[in-house]
Amino acid sequence: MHAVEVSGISKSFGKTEVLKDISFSVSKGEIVGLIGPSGSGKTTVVKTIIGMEKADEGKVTVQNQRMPNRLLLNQIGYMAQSDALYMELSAEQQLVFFSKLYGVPKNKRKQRISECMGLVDLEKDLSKKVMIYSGGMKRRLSLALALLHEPDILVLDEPTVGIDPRLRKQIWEKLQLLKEQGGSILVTTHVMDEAERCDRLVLLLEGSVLAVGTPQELKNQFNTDSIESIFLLKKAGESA
Ligand SMILES: Nc1ncnc2c1ncn2[C@@H]1O[C@H](COP(=O)(O)OP(=O)(O)OP(=O)(O)O)[C@@H](O)[C@H]1O
Repeated sequence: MHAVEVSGISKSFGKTEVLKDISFSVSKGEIVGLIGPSGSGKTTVVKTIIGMEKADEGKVTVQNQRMPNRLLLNQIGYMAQSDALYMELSAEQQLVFFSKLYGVPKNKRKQRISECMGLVDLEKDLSKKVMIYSGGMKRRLSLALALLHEPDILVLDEPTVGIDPRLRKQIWEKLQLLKEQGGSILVTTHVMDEAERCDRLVLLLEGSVLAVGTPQELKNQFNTDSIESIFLLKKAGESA
């Protein structure tokens, strides 16, 4: 059983088809990277998985159950590309609010909040209003929120944008650990050294899956030494 299975999803906005017959899966204990140029459809795929967008064709299942399904949302930690945060609340108020929403037991809340904020290096900023957080701090808080209820499945849309290299490394170590503990992680990224840390990659180009494989398999397949150059080769090939 796959943790997440995307089967033949297509989606149009008006007359523009932005996803064309996309299929891939994420297994238990696996980090899958969804990689592609800006506008290739990564966010739309992610939103379709969690049920924020509806596919015109195809289906998404999470732990063998068809999405959208509100009950399954408790098992998914979702981090959107644009931070969905309450500016007027302090980080702590926000974390408490979400821990209630996600059903984190009362006696575990404090510990979970402190663990998640520790991971993103924001423990000292707990009582500050989100309004005065920097862009990077908001990203980090969004990640802490996604991890709060210890979900089996993480769906992270560009989680490390605006995060400095030291913390990015720390976050990737945590993702690695979660995966080793049996978590399933789907992450979108533009950052190519992050792509290399994924177990498998789904390369997306103009709404279609260009290829799926481990970073090494893809480099072999396209006879190149970097994932980035696959897209460059493809673009050059198309215009030639
Ligand atoms: N609500 C919408 N209405 C109309 N078009 C949309 C909508 N959402 C996305 N699109 C279009 O769908 C295409 C894919 O967008 P999407 O945000 O999924 O790409 P992306 O790969 O995540 O890009 P980026 O890396 O820049 O975030 C783009 O052409 C975008 O303009």
